[in-house]
Amino acid sequence: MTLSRDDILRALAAVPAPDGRGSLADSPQISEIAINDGRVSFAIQTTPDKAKSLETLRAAAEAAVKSVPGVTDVLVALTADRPAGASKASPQVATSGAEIRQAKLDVRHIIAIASGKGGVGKSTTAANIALALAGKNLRVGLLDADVYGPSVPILFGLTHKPESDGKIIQPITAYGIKLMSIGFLIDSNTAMVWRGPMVMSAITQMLKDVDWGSLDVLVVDMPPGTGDAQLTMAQQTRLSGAVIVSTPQDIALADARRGVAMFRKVDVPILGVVENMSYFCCPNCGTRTDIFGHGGAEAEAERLGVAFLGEIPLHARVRELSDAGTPIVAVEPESEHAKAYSAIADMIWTRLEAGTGQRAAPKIIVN
Ligand SMILES: Nc1ncnc2c1ncn2[C@@H]1O[C@H](COP(=O)(O)OP(=O)(O)OP(=O)(O)O)[C@@H](O)[C@H]1O
Repeated sequence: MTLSRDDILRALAAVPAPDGRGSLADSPQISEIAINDGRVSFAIQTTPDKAKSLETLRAAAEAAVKSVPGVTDVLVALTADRPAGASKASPQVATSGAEIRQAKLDVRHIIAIASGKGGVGKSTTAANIALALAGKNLRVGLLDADVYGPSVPILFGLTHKPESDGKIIQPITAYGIKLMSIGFLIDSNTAMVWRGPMVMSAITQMLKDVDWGSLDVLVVDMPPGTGDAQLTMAQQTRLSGAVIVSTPQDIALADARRGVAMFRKVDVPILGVVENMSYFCCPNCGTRTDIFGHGGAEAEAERLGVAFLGEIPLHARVRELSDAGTPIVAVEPESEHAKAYSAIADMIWTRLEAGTGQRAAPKIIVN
C-alpha cells in the first residue's frame, strides 16, 4: 500500500496545533512531510524556549502517524532553525527521504572519534587529528556529530551558516579541511531536547545531504557516551574504525572501556586509544608533571587488546588556541603538542591503509 501525504495529514488532524489554534495538520509550524516507503518524517518548528513544553505534542504526533496503516517508522523532530511559519520548505534537520536528492558519499575511510564520557577533549582531539591528516596531503572532512554540544564552530572560529540550495548543503572549508557541524544549522538549545532518533536523523542528514566531494578520510566527532544514539550511529555510518579518547583518570578509563565494548558490539574496529591531558607541561620551565598518574590508558589499551595511539599533554596553549578558533595543529604545527597529534594521525592512517580491523573497504558509498 502506498502512503500519501493526505493519509498522514488525516492522522494529524486529531493532534492539536502547537499554538492551540486548530490541528497540527493545518498548522504553519509543520514542515514538509517526507515519506520514504513506510518511513515518515517531518518537523514541528518552534522556538528553543518552547521546545521542552512541546515534547508531549511531538510524541502525540508520532503516535498518531504510527497508527496509520502502512507506516513502519516515524520521526517527528522539533526544530528551531527559523522563525515558526516563515516557510514550509524542509527545515535543515529532520527531513530525509523522497524529496531530498542524496549526495553520494565518496569517502575512503570514515573514522569516529569517541569517548565514554564528556569533557575528555574528544572534540579538540578530533579537530587536531583531522588537521594533522590534512597535513599529510590527504583530503579530509570533519563532521561534528556531537549534537548535544557541537564544538567545531568554536574550534574553528566560525559563525556563518553554510550555503545550501535547499537540498544540498555546502561544507565550510577552513585550514584545508571541509567542516560540517550541527552547530552551523540549528540553534544550540534545540538539540538539547532531542532524543536518540532525532539525533540520528540529524547525523544522517549531515552525512548524506552535505556535498563532501571526494575524501580520503572523514573524521566524525561523535556525541559522548555509549547510548543508543552512538550505537546506531556506529552502525549506520559504516565506519572504518574508531578512536577512543580518554584521560588518565580511572573513571574516564572505565568509560573508555565501555566505548571500546560498544564499538566491538557493532563490529567496528578499534583503531586505538588516545590518552589526552596525559601530563602537565609547565609553560614556564617545561617541567613535566603527571597530575593524574601516567600510563593508565596505555596499560588499559593493552588489557583490552587495542592499540595505544599516543598521548597528548595537558597544556594551556592547546586550550587557548582552541578557544580562539585556531587549532594548534593549524597554527603552530612545529609545537610539541601539534607533533603529538601528527604522530597519532600517522598511526591512524597507517592502520587504516593496512586495513586494521579487517572491515575497511577501499571506498565507502552511503546511499
Ligand atoms: N590537551 C589539552 N590541553 C589543554 N586543554 C585541553 C586539552 N584537550 C582539550 N582541552 C580543553 O578541554 C576542554 C574540553 O575539550 P573538548 O571540548 O575537546 O572535550 P569533549 O570531550 O569534546 O567535550 P564534550 O563532551 O563537552 O563535547 C576544552 O576547553 C579544550 O580546549
